[in-house]
Amino acid sequence: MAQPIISAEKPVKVSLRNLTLSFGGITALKDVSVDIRENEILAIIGPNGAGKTCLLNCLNGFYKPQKGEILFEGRNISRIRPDKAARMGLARTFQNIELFSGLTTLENAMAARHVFMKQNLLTGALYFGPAHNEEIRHRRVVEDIIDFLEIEPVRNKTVASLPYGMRKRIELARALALEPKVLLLDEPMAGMNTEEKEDIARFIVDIFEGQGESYPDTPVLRDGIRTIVLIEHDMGVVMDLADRIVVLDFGRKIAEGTPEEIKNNPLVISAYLGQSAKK
Ligand SMILES: Nc1ncnc2c1ncn2[C@@H]1O[C@H](COP(=O)(O)OP(=O)(O)OP(=O)(O)O)[C@@H](O)[C@H]1O
Repeated sequence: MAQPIISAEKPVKVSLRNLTLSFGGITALKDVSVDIRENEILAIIGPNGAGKTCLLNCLNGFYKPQKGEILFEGRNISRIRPDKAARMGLARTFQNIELFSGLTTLENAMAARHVFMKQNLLTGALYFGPAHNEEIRHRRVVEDIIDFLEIEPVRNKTVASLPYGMRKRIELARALALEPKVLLLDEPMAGMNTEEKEDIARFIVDIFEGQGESYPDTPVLRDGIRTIVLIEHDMGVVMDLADRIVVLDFGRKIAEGTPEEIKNNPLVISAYLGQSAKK
């Protein structure tokens, strides 16, 4: 009897196939293929200008690659709009914080929920019946996220008045409020001190693993987000958190593998040495 083929590989959640992205004469991504899998934290690393942020921008619809395709759960999303990507389950944070600085922590997180709000302007304005119930449900999710990320003390503070590290955390809250299936983090620890970095690293692991019955009514916290993509420059953090690493250099994928494999890869070492030689 034929033996069934058992694959040790984790199922693919998002597949980037042969992406090429150019701006005039600059090729930001050149024929890049990456599979992002379920049950993994995938780190994308590479020297400055390697194309890491461009890859995330293609993934959530900010940039449209000239060549190649992106499949999310098997569906082609290569030309999707960012709001539609968010609704489908792809949420991200930004390298340079992109919050509504005049709004409070709570308002910023609630703003993310508008993607899901079904009520129209009239019922929303009258604020009764379904609109009221919907608001309560959205608020419960957001309050759980605020509690989880320990930002309760600043929930009613205007974002502009808060220190940088706290604003980065609120950006994470806003991404979680979208209850994504895939979380894309663009340098979530940039500019932070060691203690702040450790806090964010712990949150990332907790988000990935899920918090079970601590948050029974908020599935994104209860069950976790089982696919996380992380762009990060701090190699210690990357080696600790990532299950797999993809390395870009000058818009090309030069390596892919476990932290151990990447650490010893001569192409990766020379890409990074090349960068420090230029400094
Ligand atoms: N909107 C744009 N217009 C023109 N060029 C762009 C644009 N966005 C990115 N680029 C260029 O594409 C290349 C890759 O940029 P990208 O921001 O993806 O790099 P990165 O790996 O994220 O770098 P860093 O680590 O410094 O953030 C760079 O040369 C950058 O200048």
